[in-house]
Amino acid sequence: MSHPTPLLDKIASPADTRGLSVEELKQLAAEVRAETISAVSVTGGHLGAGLGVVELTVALHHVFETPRDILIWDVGHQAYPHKILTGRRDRIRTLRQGGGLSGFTKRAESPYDAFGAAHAATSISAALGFCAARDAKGETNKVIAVIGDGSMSAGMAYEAMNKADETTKQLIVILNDNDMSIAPPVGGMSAYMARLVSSAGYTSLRKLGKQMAGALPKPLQKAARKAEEYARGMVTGGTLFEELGFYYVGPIDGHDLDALVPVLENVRDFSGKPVLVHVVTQKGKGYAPAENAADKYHGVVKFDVVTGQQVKAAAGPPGYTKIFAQELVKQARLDDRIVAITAAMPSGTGLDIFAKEFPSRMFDVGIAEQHAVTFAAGMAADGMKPFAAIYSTFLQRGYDQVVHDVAIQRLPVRFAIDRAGLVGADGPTHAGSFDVGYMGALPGMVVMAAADEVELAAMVATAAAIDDRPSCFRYPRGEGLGLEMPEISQPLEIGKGRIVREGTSVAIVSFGTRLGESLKAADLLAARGLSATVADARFAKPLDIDLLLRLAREHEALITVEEGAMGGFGAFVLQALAAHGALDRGLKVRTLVLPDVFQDQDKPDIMYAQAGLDAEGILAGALSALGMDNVSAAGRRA
Ligand SMILES: Cc1ncc(C[n+]2csc(CCOP(=O)(O)OP(=O)(O)O)c2C)c(N)n1
Ligand SMILES: CC(=O)[C@@H](O)[C@H](O)COP(=O)(O)O
Ligand SMILES: [Mg+2]
Repeated sequence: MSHPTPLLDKIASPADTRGLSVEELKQLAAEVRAETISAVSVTGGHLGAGLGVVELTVALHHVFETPRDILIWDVGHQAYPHKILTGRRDRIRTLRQGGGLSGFTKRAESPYDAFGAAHAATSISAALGFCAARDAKGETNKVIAVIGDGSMSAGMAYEAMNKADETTKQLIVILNDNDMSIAPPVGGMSAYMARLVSSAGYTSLRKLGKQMAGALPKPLQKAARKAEEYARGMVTGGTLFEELGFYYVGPIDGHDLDALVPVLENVRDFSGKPVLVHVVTQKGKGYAPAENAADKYHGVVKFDVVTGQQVKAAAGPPGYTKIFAQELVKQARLDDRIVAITAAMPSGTGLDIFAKEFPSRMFDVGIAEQHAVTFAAGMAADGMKPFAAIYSTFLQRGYDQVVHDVAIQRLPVRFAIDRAGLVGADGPTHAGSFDVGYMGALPGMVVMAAADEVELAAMVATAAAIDDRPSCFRYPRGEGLGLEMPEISQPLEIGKGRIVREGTSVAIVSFGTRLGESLKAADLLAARGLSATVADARFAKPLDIDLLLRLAREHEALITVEEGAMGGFGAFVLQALAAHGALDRGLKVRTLVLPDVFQDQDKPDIMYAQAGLDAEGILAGALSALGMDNVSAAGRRA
């Protein structure tokens, strides 16, 4: 470790911060910042958000009696400084690695992680739950939720604030406003917050601080007067938050510990109403390469601390996300009804590429997946061809909208389901495990999974052509295989799979990018004198029942392979085979799926091997079906 951290070295837990002076807290913050940068430079991860809340983290742990007082971080991607201060500094360089610390808050990891997170805008609801539990038990602890401005675009935040005044008087919401989401924030709420912090507001804040002091409950008067001294000010009244029943406090400079500490102390001692403290911070604060980056170093790979230069991966084939976006652009050139929708992930979904060519046909709705889905449904209902590009894990939040607004009305919304399957370092909260089951359960939905990038492009074309019902196609995080791409792709025949290799004794039916491992498993079987057919199902719905029945007839065993949880492709195949009587004659079947546990983060290859979904696992599944090996896939997983 290159930076000296004499004060931080003495902090074993937040209790050790409580006796520190504000000057010492400033030094501690500087050391925590240096330690965060140093740690993330070797692990990669979410850097900018954490750097923006270093002072806030130090101040919160200094002022509040954590973990007795409940501190809830929204998303949890900004919690690395919090982890450093709460007894996990010795493991901070294991962040996001296999067997290491999670990149988010996680209850199993520490009593200081009061509530686990990773998806946005859950913190206020959870905090209200803690308040209700506290009140029911007659306890007196404080409850604090820290939520970012980007996450404030999500409906859940408002559903929670709508009930805050009724259910509790002792809730503190810290609005951490860095005027950034992953991309620049969008929408009226973001503009509203910007107005609250605008210079016009500041001009009159000093006066307002004085005027409002008398109107505030006693403890807040002190803070309001202090505001004068900060030349920052404090204002209450008239804000949307006030209308919802909060005391609105701010905006205050979230990097100024002279301001933060007294304001938080006053807020801590106040119990009249829920309080919302509007804290203005800078994403990436205190690290020039982050401050100057367009994404403020939201998520980084390993980097050089001195230059900020991120380690360049060896040039590999284009990723699936890029292939999706490039094909969508090609299709959109041919059809001006094609539009694209993202929920705050323009670069993550590749739609920034689409937006370059078709700025007026790309819609970033903010962190608002539910709205994204119904918004797409509205466009489809009026004749457009919407592609809603949403990560598998985040589409979960819009599921009722998929059912109620899209599927029941049979509207041709196309769901581009990115990050399907295991995602690696982000761990179980971000794994795309469930979409095959939850999309495949819906009447009329066409469900596809790409085996490689050529297939993915063909599925984009297929979805563009399907105009009488909803459709979706899934593809993983990461690189494709480097296959040569056609100029433009043509639609696939709906509900038809393909045979990739012909064999005789066992049929391996793959759905998605496990096709490569399935082919390797076929090689391993061949080495044992067993001949395997390998098929790429392409569709989980409608299933290619003719293909499946043929495979069932012609093979002793049939193995399905997918990058998803139980209740997905394998379950659909089993059900179809049973319905057609194909299981009545002794066909041996194994459905290889993700294990029935939430797998912790690691490298995806390792996680797939643990899941029994690598070539060895598929081999084991096939041998177990054929009764030729005692090592079952389930056995390998245990
Ligand atoms: C439901 C959901 N949608 C999308 C995301 C992806 N995501 C993670 S952090 C983030 C930006 C959050 O912005 P903000 O709350 O302002 O926090 P900041 O990073 O600026 O500190 C997004 C879009 C998510 N985690 N959860
Ligand atoms: C915190 C969060 O939800 C995102 O930042 C996510 O980690 C991005 O994942 P990708 O790196 O796969 O885009
Ligand atoms: Mg933000």
